[in-house]
Amino acid sequence: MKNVMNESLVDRRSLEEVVERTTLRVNDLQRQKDMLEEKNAASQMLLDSLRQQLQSTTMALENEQRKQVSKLDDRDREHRCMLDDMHKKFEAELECRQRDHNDALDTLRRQFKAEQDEETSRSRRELEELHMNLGLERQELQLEIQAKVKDLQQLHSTIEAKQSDLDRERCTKIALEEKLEKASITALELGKKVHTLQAQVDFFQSDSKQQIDRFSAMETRMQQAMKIADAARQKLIKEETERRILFNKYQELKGNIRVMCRVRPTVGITEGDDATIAFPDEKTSSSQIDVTGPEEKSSLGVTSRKTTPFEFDRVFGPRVDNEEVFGEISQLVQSALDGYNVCIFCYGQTGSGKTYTMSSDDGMIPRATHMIYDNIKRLEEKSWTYTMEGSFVEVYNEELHDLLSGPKCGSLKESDPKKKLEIRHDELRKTTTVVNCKTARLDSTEEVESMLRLAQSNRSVAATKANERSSRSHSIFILKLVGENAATGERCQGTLNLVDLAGSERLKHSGAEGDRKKETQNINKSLACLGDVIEALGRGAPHIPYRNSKLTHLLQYSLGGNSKTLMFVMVSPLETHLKETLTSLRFATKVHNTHIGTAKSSKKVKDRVSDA
Ligand SMILES: Nc1ncnc2c1ncn2[C@@H]1O[C@H](COP(=O)(O)OP(=O)(O)OP(=O)(O)O)[C@@H](O)[C@H]1O
Repeated sequence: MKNVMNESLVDRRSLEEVVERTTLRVNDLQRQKDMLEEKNAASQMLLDSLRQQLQSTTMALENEQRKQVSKLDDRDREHRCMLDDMHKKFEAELECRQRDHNDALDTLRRQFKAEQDEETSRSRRELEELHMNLGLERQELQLEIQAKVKDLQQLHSTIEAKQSDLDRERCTKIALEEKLEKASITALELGKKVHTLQAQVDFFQSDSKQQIDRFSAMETRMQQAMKIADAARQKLIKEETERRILFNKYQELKGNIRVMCRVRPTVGITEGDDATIAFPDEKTSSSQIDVTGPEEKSSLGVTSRKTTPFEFDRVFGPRVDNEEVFGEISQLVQSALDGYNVCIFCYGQTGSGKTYTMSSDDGMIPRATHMIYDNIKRLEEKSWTYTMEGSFVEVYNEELHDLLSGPKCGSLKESDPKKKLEIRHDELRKTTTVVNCKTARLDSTEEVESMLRLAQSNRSVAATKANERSSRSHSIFILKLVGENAATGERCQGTLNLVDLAGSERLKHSGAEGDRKKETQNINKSLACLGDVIEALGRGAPHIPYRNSKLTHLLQYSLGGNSKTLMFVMVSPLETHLKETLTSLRFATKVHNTHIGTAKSSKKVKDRVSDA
């Protein structure tokens, strides 16, 4: 019990402690509550004062708002008045500006219209000019196209010519191969014959003495026959040498400069009236031509026409053909083969027949080369062998051009300074070389023909570019002939120059201008130089002015001492050409009256000449 009592006592004490602690806590909380109530009262007071402040501020604000609203209304009214004023002002200004603007616009519109009109008329003018230029350009282009078409046609014809050359070459090759085959068959047959003969010889040698005697008699007879044949051959060679000497003496007696006149026929009825030209000795010597000049008025007012006779080595009338003309000059061609320098000129105005005489299909150039080939073949029997080299040049505006390496061969001569042709003379051998000029070895007449065709096409290409250039330039066909005689050791070197001179019309008559005038001046100058050279040679002047023109410089060794010259003066039959005809005939008479010294052949014994 006691224990229970003790335990209850302990419990009571702990409960009292709890009560005490709780009482303390309650007191504490009471204090806190008081404090909080105090704070709450203070806060209530603050809240009340704040509420009062808010009320007064709200009232002040409301007052202020009212004031501001009335102020705003005032301002609004003011602004509206101002806006109305400004609006009126702006409208007035706008109206004013609009008027100004419309005025300015009208002025600008007027200006623009004027400018537009001016611009339109200028554009129209420019358009017309453009149209004109376009037309001109179109014409030029058409001309160019025509020229190109012509070039193309020429190229075609050259190609065709080349093709036919090729065909010919092929035929020649086949023929040669056939010949070779035949030759080898002949060689085989000859071998067989040699065998047979050898067998016969063996038989004769082995036969009786009678046969041996007969054989030796035959051999003696054969030796005699061979001696006779050899003597005949020597006689033939001697005779050929003598013939050459006599022939050239005969030529020298005829004079080393000869002048012949040829009058061409009228070609077609459109050419105009014929001049009065007579050939009084046509049936006998054919060396005179009488030309009746134009009408002249004397001081007494009487009109008359003067007939002037001209005499030359030969005069060919309009009915004479190229064959007959060549008959006269063939002797000179022979002289070139004999080692002389020969120069044949064709002189006369444009259209007088120079090209027809010199380079037409049956003209002097083809005839001369054919004759040379025939004679070379004939001379082979007399132990002569010849080589033939040809070149073809043109003198245009005092400049040399190669007609064998022109535009048709793919190289244009004028533009390349390295290809410029240069004349070089060998003073010692009296020979002329044209540096950079193509020289063709001519082993057949076909080669000559194709060379002439090439030269002609090159010449005509230039003609389309430079205004009928063929009649404004001198063309010179140079044929070098070198012959050697295996039996006598003789060697000869001759040159045949066939010259187609440019048209000789005088400047004052031709009325030429610009480039044409320059061409004519150059032609006249070079023809005058030719006359001067011939005249100086004729009177034996110490200085011959060869260098005054390209033509005479080139032909230096073919004019004068060691050469034979023939000049054809070509005459047109037309009345309109009468003045030029008389000028040409007077020039030719001057040349005809010149006597040039004796020509010498360049024949030498082979050993003394070293080949170039
Ligand atoms: N003997 C002739 N027989 C027939 N027709 C000829 C004769 N000579 C010239 N003709 C013709 O006369 C015209 C002019 O001749 P050609 O062209 O040879 O003159 P050209 O003097 O060489 O002229 P260019 O200086 O212009 O070259 C050509 O149509 C030509 O065929």
